[in-house]
Amino acid sequence: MEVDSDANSRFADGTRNFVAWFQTLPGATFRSDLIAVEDLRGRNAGRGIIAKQDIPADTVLFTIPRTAIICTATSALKDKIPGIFDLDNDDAGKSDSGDGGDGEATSSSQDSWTLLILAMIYEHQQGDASPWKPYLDVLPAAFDTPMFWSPAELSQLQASALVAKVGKAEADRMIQAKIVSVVRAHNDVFFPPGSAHLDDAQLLQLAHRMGSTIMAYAFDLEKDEADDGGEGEEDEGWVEDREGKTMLGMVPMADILNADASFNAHINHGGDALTATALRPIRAGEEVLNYYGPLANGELLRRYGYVTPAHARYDVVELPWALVESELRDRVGGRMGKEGWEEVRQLAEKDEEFEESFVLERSSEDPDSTGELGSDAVFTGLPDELGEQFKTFLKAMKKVGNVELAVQALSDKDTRKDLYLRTVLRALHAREQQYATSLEEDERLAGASQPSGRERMALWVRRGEKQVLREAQAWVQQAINELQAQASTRTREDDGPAAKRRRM
Ligand SMILES: C[S@@+](CC[C@H](N)C(=O)[O-])C[C@H]1O[C@@H](n2cnc3c(N)ncnc32)[C@H](O)[C@@H]1O
Repeated sequence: MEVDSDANSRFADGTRNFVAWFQTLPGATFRSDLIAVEDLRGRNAGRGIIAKQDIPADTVLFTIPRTAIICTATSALKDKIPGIFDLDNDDAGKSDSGDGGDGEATSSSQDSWTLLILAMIYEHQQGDASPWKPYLDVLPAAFDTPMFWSPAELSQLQASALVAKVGKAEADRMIQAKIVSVVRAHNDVFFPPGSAHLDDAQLLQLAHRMGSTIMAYAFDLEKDEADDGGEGEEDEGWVEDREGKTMLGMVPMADILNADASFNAHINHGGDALTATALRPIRAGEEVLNYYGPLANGELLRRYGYVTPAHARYDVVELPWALVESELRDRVGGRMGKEGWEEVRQLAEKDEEFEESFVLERSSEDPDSTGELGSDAVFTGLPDELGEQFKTFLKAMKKVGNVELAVQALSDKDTRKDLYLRTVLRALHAREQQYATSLEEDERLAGASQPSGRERMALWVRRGEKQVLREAQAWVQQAINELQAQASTRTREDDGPAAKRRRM
């Protein structure tokens, strides 16, 4: 009990110190008469910003001077080890790290993502000496992104393609090559006197924490939105000048805003400062919400560690080509044999556009300029690329030859379309079977046991994917029915005059 109240008061102190620190920043503004940073842990949303009174549209809620952003241009790390910040130098990192032992420039060369991880580790290690200390204190130390889930928790995602995207091993490799190597080569910079030394396992953990923080909190720093004509002018070092990419930065206060698919605030990127503005009237007690984009709940979970009902409209499901191919083979590839089929696959794979899997999604209108969503998202068709790949495959089958009559007859467009739709329908059904529970069981689980935390989020992701699969199947079935109806109308029309002729 006491532990809880201690934790609560630490949380409240963290918020107070952060807001007070923010207000002292030169050039910062914060409408404390209109908004407050509040404890939203009761609804699993950490801290967030709530309207204290009714706020009219277009009100500026707070302003963040660019000098307050943590990025490679502002962190003192760039003066301590300038070599690694030279992104145009392909040997960056390797040459500066001084070890250069493996002679492999690309494995240790940096990008804006890895440099920000290094800058965040540096600032963290500075402790009280970091100008961002009160801000760093309110950033999370633990995450709900699947990167940190146990195998048992991950298994709740069942057949979701998200499981393959977690990428823990890949992240470990990147951290070893680009973060640990640099920190170890500059222990004096990263471990100032008085700071605790970290062993490799602790450093790996800290790098993961900073990587996850950046993933969920950092902003792509755009150029001034009003400055449209300035293309080509790479000024002030705010814009990473390679390939027109923007610079990543941690933006205090802007990242205290939570976000949803329906939102009411926007961060404008100005020349000297970023401003948070109300997009529409916000009522007292309402949460001020930003927008992360039209993300499926699976992607929201992967990047940010949460899901919301409003993001379900953007849910997607992946249909592996292997399932379509296997159904096609069952239908028409019977006489081709293993080798013939292998030949077909090799031919088809020569196509540059060949895809291993296809994303099925609904059509959805963008939110309007005030952040509100309009009509429901609807499944309106299979991806064109899937149809193209199916055609490529049929052509390859004809070339290889020795196929059943069904394929020989494929010169007829409707027969081909019918074969396509029926094959995909069966593949969609097979895809649904890959999940350990049915959509109906998931609905029941969501209603009856009302799971919480990671279990709830996994349930939402897999249920959302199954819903898209069901809608896709209904759409394909409808397309088959329409094709059949057209065919029987044509048959009747063909029969009509012929019958008359016979009578004559
Ligand atoms: C940019 S931060 C927002 C501030 C954050 N709530 C905090 O306490 O630091 C993004 C993180 O906030 C949480 N978050 C954002 N929007 C949310 C929402 N609508 N519901 C629940 N959590 C949300 C997620 O954990 C996400 O990774």
